[in-house]
Amino acid sequence: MLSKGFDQGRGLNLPATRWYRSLPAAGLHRPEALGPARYWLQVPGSFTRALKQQCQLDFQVDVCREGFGRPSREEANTLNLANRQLAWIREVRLVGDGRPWVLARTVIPLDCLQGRGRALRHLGNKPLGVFLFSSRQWQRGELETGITLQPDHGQPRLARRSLFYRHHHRLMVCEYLLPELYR
Ligand SMILES: C=C(O[C@@H]1C=C(C(=O)O)C=C[C@H]1O)C(=O)O
Repeated sequence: MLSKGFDQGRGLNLPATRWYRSLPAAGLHRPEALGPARYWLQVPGSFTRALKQQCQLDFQVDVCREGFGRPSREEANTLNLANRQLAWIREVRLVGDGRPWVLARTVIPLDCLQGRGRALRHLGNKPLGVFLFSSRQWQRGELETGITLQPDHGQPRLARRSLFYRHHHRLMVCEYLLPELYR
């Protein structure tokens, strides 16, 4: 059972994803990673900021689901969490000029939620990127490239993810590119 606050019904329904340390390695399996999508897969700094710059009218973060839940086994391994350990999970759509461009899933282990990290539970529609990149305490790790497995039409085919570190704390941000973003 998931704890109260995490609404299982309203999630992003993201396809299973295989993650690669290098973008060229991912490109061998899905060559479109090496085309125009490459810019978005590697854009440095805040993704929110880069996307806002492309929008003519407005940009917003649309929260689909947020609360305590269980990360997948693979996410737990990547974050060094015990299997079935709860974490704060946030799933959002990044919407620009009225259209969704990116789906993002963030897994925040409980130890990150203490002290100033309490704010992470109360972001609402404020982009997480603004919080992470406005604090010098959080450092981003290496970007990985994701290839989704058997995506349905309109589902994301490519993704990126990275860990963010603050002292011994770490959280994980995954960003799935909707095909319209780069086609
Ligand atoms: C990490 C960033 O934060 C973005 C905003 C998110 C949110 O508000 O949940 C999630 C993922 C990112 O696309 C960023 O801007 O780089």
